[in-house]
Amino acid sequence: MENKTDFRFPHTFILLGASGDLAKKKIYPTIWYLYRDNLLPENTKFVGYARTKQTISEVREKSKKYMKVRAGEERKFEQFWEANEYLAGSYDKRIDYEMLNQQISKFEKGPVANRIFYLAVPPTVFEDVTVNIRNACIAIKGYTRVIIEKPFGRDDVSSEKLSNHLIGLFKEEQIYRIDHYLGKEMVQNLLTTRFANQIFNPSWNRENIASILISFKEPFGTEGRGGYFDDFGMIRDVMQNHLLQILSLVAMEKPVTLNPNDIRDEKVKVLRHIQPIAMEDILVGQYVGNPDGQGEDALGYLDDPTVPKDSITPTYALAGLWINNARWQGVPFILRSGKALNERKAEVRIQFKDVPGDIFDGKAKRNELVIRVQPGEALYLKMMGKSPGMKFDLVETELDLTYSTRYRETDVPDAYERLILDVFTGTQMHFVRNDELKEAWRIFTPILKQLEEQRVKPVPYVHGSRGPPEADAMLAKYNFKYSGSYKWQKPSPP
Ligand SMILES: NC(=O)C1=CN([C@@H]2O[C@H](COP(=O)(O)OP(=O)(O)OC[C@H]3O[C@@H](n4cnc5c(N)ncnc54)[C@H](OP(=O)(O)O)[C@@H]3O)[C@@H](O)[C@H]2O)C=CC1
Ligand SMILES: O=C1O[C@H](COP(=O)(O)O)[C@@H](O)[C@H](O)[C@H]1O
Repeated sequence: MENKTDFRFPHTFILLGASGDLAKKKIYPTIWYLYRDNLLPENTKFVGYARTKQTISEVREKSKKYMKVRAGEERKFEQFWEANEYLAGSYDKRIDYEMLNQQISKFEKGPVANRIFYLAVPPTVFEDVTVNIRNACIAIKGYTRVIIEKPFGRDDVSSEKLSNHLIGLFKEEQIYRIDHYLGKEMVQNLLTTRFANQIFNPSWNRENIASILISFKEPFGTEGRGGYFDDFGMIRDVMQNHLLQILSLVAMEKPVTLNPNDIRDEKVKVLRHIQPIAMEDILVGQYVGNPDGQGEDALGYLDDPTVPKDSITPTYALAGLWINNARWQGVPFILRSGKALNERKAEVRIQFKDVPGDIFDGKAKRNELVIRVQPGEALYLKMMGKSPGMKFDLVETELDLTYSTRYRETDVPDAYERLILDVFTGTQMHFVRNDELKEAWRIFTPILKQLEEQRVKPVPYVHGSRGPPEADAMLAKYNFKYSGSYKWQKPSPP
């Protein structure tokens, strides 16, 4: 029963893996903020489920430091926890899920009641959990929606196996595959920037754009938690999902309507034009300790005790992707992601071609449209102007839309808040469809296999640096020009 999206009915949000890291750091805080802001159906209950035997008070205690409670919200916070229960049970025994079902049924008064299951569980128990939900916990009086977290497989084969497993249990409209980058303000803004502005649309093509760089940088390494990471690496962790999703929104054609399936149809279409990544189009790196660094900065990836000493897992990757269609043929899309770098940053840089027929003695620099996803959402267009005053000279300047100054009154919501609310309202626009996932693995699986089978050694880069020095040469090869002359006059917002 899928069409019962109505906030008057009772809803139960079931968090499987409620004892875990994601649950305490992200999901409990998120459902609290949604509850606090009265965004959820009034009659919503929350049930945490995991193997750990504990009480809801213990769950509350563990997530406390990640949940903000402002002055005056204390009563509401108590009410939130009163709406929460916790049940301990195994992931693989049907009988335990029957208990869970009984627990949920207690809340379900009236003719309609909906259930949302959030799977914050490791991939190893994923199949058991979904089968047991299907067999013992399906809503009888309303919809059942299932939110799943990456990793959606390790490669094309394992991902397809998982997809087939899910297809056997649920309909596509019941499955919400989270890519939390799709919940970020500036990622959602890509669609409006592109298709609600006549100025950008006509120049968004191979005639005008030289190259596009989509970056993710993190200033910390694995910090003793490299166990999971080592099995996946930077390409699977961020590039194959978050960065490729951004690429598809930057590159897709205009959808017929804003209907989620129309948008996802266009995303799939553009992905289908991308060839699997070739060996000459990838650079992988791994961080080493910084001899001048303090604490964690002094440590390399291989110093993490949870990482095998001979690991060749990339903690940095730069890849060039080519979209073989009429709009983009020949334009490099550069995806770049890394841990233990010099800063936290996620952004898209669209670099326009040099102005033809130069009359300014080579002084005109390229226009660059920068969409800064984080930190400090901003969109700025770097452009040339006349230097103000008596002189007739060129100066690099910008049209600047910085959210913290332009939208002072608006709090930008967290990605998870937006996405979990979308599940309650039943909109799949910002969730990954099965066929998108299939295309993503088609593009990345061959190169992942080659890197692993040939045991390609990642190039070293220093913890806290901008990444491997070789990466800048690669950017230049992809016609991405860094002039180093641009100066931002104002201090950057925090
Ligand atoms: N609204 C706002 O807040 C605005 C802020 N600004 C700020 O102004 C500053 C400069 O603007 P920005 O657009 O970054 O312009 P720049 O052209 O100066 O820098 C762009 C990026 O180039 C990269 N870079 C540095 N050295 C090299 C190199 N040798 N070769 C290739 N790439 C290199 C760096 O990123 P990486 O290490 O990732 O490669 C750098 O961030 C930034 O701090 C920005 O935040 C500017 C406009 C608006
Ligand atoms: O999915 C992931 O994303 C985080 C970064 O998320 P952000 O919202 O803080 O940018 C990354 O640290 C993690 O390794 C990866 O799995």
